[in-house]
Amino acid sequence: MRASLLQIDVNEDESVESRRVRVASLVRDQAGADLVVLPELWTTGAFAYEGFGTEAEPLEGPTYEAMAKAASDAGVWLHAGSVPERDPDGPLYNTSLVFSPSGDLAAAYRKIHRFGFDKGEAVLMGAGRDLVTVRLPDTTLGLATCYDLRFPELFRGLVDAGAETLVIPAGWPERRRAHWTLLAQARAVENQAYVLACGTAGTHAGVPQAGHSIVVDPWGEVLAQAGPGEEVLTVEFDPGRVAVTRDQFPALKDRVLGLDPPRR
Ligand SMILES: O=C(O)CCC(=O)C(=O)O
Repeated sequence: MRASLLQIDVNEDESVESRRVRVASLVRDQAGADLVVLPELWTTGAFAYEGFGTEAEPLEGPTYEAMAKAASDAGVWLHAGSVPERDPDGPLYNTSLVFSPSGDLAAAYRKIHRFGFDKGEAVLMGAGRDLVTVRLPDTTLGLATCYDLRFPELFRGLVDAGAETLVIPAGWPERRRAHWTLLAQARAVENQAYVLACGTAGTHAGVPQAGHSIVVDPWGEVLAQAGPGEEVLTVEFDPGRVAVTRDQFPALKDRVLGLDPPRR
């Protein structure tokens, strides 16, 4: 499979609409790839909290429309990163969209772990509850977003649901770049899965972004890593290696569930 991770520069000098047009064109340029991945909240910026309310879209809003068309024009599976979604009957959500090569919505995933503790996304958005996987011809994707990367139990749930390739759009800050790389490798090793983690470049809301999008194989080896700036990170990988790795080193089969709590 060939995957292209589009590490988009998200900064305030570019309007949301211009960035949407520019990103759609970049997606079209990836014709020939099997899978294209965009970052988290690349329209507004993951830390540009003030924009969440004003830029929030219904699920089938302008970003959905532009990305569905770009996916079908390029003939690729497109993980279109996430958008601030306005649920007409509920709160905002940080929602990832995956489109098939014909431009149909294959999946929507509402981020489960909201970042910000007592501010930002954690107070402005609702939390998703549902694990989401997407079957592609050669692999099954498991979806997670940014801060979710810190919660291994979510990924175990995805693996139990059949995930072989974990796709993680993010707007990860430069300040914690070491965690980004370490956690991406840890999730790959412990789940014996590919990890495709696509972040943003640039600075928005005063928060420099880490860039350094990364692709890790099921043995934990880094297949490719981007630099700090806007970049298209393209990688070829063999989805069959997930089954081979799990067969040759069957640690996932040795899981012990439902342990007893400590005795007092
Ligand atoms: O966990 C982190 O360090 C970054 C998380 C984050 O920026 C996010 O989820 O938007």
